[in-house]
Order: sequence, then C-alpha cells, then structure tokens
Amino acid sequence: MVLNPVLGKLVSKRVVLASASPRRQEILTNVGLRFEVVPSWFKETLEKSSFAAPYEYAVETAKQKALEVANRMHVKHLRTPDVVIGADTIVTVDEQILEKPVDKQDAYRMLSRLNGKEHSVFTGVAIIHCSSKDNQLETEVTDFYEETKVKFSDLSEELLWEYIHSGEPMDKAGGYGIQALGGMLVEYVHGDFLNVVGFPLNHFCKKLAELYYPPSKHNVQHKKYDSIPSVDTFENLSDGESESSNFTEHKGASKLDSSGMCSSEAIYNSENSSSVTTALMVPLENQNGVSESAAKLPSKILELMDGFRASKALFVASKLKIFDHLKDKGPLKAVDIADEVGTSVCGTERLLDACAGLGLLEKTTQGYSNTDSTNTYLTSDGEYSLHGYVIHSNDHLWPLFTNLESAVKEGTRQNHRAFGKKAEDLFKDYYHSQEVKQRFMAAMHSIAHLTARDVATAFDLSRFRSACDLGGCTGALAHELVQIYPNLKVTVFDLPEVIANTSYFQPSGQHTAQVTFVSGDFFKDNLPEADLYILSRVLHDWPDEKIHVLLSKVSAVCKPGCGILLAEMVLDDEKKNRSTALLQSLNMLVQTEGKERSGSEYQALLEQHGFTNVKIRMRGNLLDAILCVKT
Ligand SMILES: Cc1cn([C@H]2C[C@H](O)[C@@H](COP(=O)(O)OP(=O)(O)OP(=O)(O)O)O2)c(=O)[nH]c1=O
Repeated sequence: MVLNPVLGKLVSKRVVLASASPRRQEILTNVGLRFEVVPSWFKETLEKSSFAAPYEYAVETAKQKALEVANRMHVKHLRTPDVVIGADTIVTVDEQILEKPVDKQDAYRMLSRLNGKEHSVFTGVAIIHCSSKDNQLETEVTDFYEETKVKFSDLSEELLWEYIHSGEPMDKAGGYGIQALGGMLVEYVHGDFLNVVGFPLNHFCKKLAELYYPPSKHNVQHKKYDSIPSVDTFENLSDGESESSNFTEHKGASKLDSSGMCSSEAIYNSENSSSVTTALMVPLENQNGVSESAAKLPSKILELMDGFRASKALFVASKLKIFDHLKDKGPLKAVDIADEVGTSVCGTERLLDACAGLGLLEKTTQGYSNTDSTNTYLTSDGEYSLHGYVIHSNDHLWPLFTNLESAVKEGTRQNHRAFGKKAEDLFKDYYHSQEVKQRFMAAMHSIAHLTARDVATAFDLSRFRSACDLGGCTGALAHELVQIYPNLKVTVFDLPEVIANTSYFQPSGQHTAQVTFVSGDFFKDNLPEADLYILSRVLHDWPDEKIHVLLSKVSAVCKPGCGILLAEMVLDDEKKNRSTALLQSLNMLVQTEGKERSGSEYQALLEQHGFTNVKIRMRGNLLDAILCVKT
C-alpha cells in the first residue's frame, strides 16, 4: 500500500499517544498505527492572553501534554518511548478560545456563542522524538496546527438544551461533537473534518513524510518513487492508478474499529462484503425517487439482523483456535486449517471467508492469515487477548441472550432457563466447576487487562498510598496501577474460590510485590484497610439495596480524605445515546439483578454514604471512571 511508507516508519518504534480522547485513538487506529495510550496529566491552564494567536495556545498545550507523558514514562522507569504524540483542540469565536465545558450552563454559554455563526477549530499537534542519554531524557519537538472553519445553523434554545441534555457536549471543545449528534447543528465545514474531531490526520502524515523523507533533489524532480514519497507529493499518492486499489485497501483496514470489533458502516460500504451490500447499494442508483435516507434505514436494520451471524462466526473461529493456528503457521489454505483443527473443508472454507469478509483475516493467494488486530486481540496469547471473553460470550452469554424474551417479560435473570439451574447466587453459579470458573476468570481478566490503563490513568491517583480492589479477580488492574504509581500498594480482595486460582494470571516484572491477594466476601467479611477502594465492574452486578450494603461497609472503614474509584460503563442521564452501554445493561438483566447506571445515579448512590466531590471521566471505551472522596 503506497501510504504505508509514511506511517510504516513508526512500525518499529514505541509510539505513545498522550491523549485520553477516544476520537484521536480511533482516527490513528483506523489507519493501522500501533501505539499505546498514556493520557497526559498536564492541566490545560496556560495563560491564554500570553499567546499572540489562539493556535499558538493549542500548539503549546499539545506540546506540554506530550512532554509531560514523555517525562513521566522516562522518570518512572517505564521504557522511554520513541515517539510521543500530543494534541489539543480548541474552538475560537470572536477571538475567544473555547475549550471543554465544565457543566451544562457552560455548554449552553458556548453553544449560544457559536449559534448561527462561523467559527474556527484549531488542533495543535506535537510529535516528540525521545531518546535517553546518560539516563537523561532528550527530546526533539516537531509541532504544527490545522484550522478548519465550521458554521452552525440558527438553532432554537429548545434544540440547544436538548443537545446539552444528551450529554454529548461535555468532553468536547466548544461543547459539540461534529461526528455525532452535533453534526446536525452544522451548516458547513471548510477544511479537514478530522481536525474538528480532534486529529488532523492528513497534516500529520505530511509532517511524518517531512521528518522521515526530507525532500531531495531526486524526489522533487520525479513524481513516482518506489515507496518513498516526498512531502510535496504526499497528496499525489492518491493519484491515478494507485487510487482505486489504495482506497479499497484502506476501507478494508477500517473494517475494524479501535476495539477490534466490526464497524457496521465498513461492512456495508466495503466492496468485498456480502451480497446484502449489493442489494442495498444498487437501488440508490436504479430506483427513481428512493431518497438516500430511505435507503440507509434498511442497511442499519439488516446489519442488526445479521449481527448474531457475525458474532457467532467470530465465536466459532475462536473456539476452534483458528486464530492461534494462523498466528503460528499462517498463511494457510482452508484445507490445511481444516486438517489442523479437525473440521470439514467446505465448512471451514466458508467460515474463513466470512472471517475475511468481516476483516478478521486477510485472504491472499497464499491462503488466510491474521490481521494485526486479530493477532493482538483474538489469539489466546495476544498482548491484549480477548479470547477469554469471546469464549465466555459464546458459552455463557449466548445461551442467556437466547432467553432475552423471557427476561424482558419477567424482568429477571435467566440462568435457570439457560443452564437448567436456579442461580440464587451469581458467583456460586459461576464457580460450580473448575472449567466454568477458569473460563469466567479468563473472561474477566481479558477485559480488565485491556481496560486497566484507561481506568488507572483516568485520574491522578498519586496521592493514595494504599488501595483495595474489591472484586479485583486476577489483579490485572492492580498490576497496572502499581506500574503507574510505584508508591502504591494494592490489595486484591475477592472470594476464596477466585483467589485460589489467580496464580496463572500473574505477570512477572517490576512492582509485582506491591500487589497482594486477600480472600473474603465483601458483603460478609471485614474489608482490608486502604486509602482508596476500587470497584471495577462490580456495582453493575447488583441492585440498589445490595449496593447500599456494600457502600455503607466501605464508608464505615473509609477515613475522611479516602476515596472510591468506580469503573463502569456510564450511561448518559437520559439513557439513550450509548448503544454499547445500553446493550450491556440488557446483558446484566439476563444474568444478574444489576444494571448499568447513569453518572447521576452513581453520584446519588455515593453521596448517600458520605462520598462527595464526585468526578466522572467518560473514556468512551469499555469503561468510564468515577472518583469521589469521603468527607
Ligand atoms: C469540536 C469537536 C471537538 N471534539 C473533541 C476532540 C477532543 O477530544 C476534545 C477537545 O479536548 P482536548 O483537550 O483537545 O482533548 P481531550 O481532553 O479529549 O483529550 P487529551 O487532553 O487527553 O488529549 O474535543 C470532538 O470530538 N468533536 C468536535 O466536533
């Protein structure tokens, strides 16, 4: 792929994105960049009036965000990164800089200022190349900015408030998200759309080309280079012959979103997807009077109707360990894979083709091979393996969801229908056999490991000296916390059946001694002493009555100044915007007495037990974080 040489220069480097913004992560993941996310703790408090132009403020903030991460990673003896990328997006109107609103009134103030007007969105970006000399961090900074003009329509007060109540404005510069509901407010955009969303990808690639391929006499004169583009020809890479093939490949790559899951738009836009695609695309050109929106509606519905097929294809390929075989031995032909896993050739070929169509595998004349994302997330020993959760989804959640209709009619969990036994106690049910227990722990471990960094860095927790992770299972979050906060000691508290089986999941390396395991039942037994109590994916298992029992126990042992860190998928107040979280709430219905809750609901529960100063950090990925303090 012709674009590869630009981003390909970063492949062998340890690249860190110093940003918590899920949009930035998605933009860079979608173009195949491999990077770690370490959100910056730099507070966006530079004196705005000291900058001659607003973009200078954005560039300096981006630089400080990236430098803070580079320094922290170097000082805390984590391996010094090679490249740290920082970004800062601001909106400017009437020479005023608007950042993220602090509350709904602030969002209203911002949106009112933008109402009916053209404004500018600036993103400043800093690319920091790091090296370590005599244990000192050395940095080379490259920075730039991009401006995009956006015009809002004339909007009614009612519409503005409806938009504000959706919850969308809160983590976005200027109080709107052009990529989602906020797109409805916008009359036109002049410039790079992705710049508004938080990352000017095109300008970034040009900068990389400038850095890694400075223009030489030779390449300025010639338009075609084997694989080395020069800066001023970067746009030309999409010229002529290469355009169509690159575009196809690029779209193929974007079939996987940042979580490695299939994105619906990509399925239905991709040339090589199922026959459903053709049926959907053709009427747009062939039938008179079929409006674009009328044609889009069935594609969404068809995608939902087909969702279970895609899930099951993924589950079966995982159960058969096809991704593991391909990681070790790929590319392989269907016949060889069928031979390895003991399945029929014709069935295996169809499954492999389906997986390739879904973007999980690549199919070439040599056979099938894993994509990078599949190697990372779907093989059982991948760096962020979700294999355990995929198997749990197939063996445990699938039978429960088969009984969703009964769950909705009765309003209760369905363990008895799915597994033929009454689940008085959720966890006893999970642990009735060694096999089920290990499958459940592997599933919980895979999600905890994947989300640990996001949760651990959602807030600056460096003031806490001891933490207790209640229901902390294999200790995946605990181990991440002690890496990031070397002065922290974490006790993982969980049922004896869990603690007895944690050894398999323990990492080796620095700081592991700071994690200890204590067995007990947090509803019945005394809780270990700590400055910070962590409840990650615990409260959503329980109804309010049980949560009150648990929070009153935590409150009783918490001294003033001590805190609680919750990690859950947080719903918006009106419970209408985040389908992943809303589906997760259905998931809790079929198997527990719990549910997902909104930020206000968590706040109310916490405040009843003396926890105040409730701060919510929406991460937009699998888990959001809430921090509060005992007063
Ligand atoms: C205007 C606009 C902004 N945004 C987002 C992009 C940025 O994430 C955010 C601006 O805040 P930033 O401070 O630039 O970024 P952040 O706080 O999300 O993440 P970090 O500081 O860790 O890098 O607003 C949209 O998603 N859509 C939009 O239309």
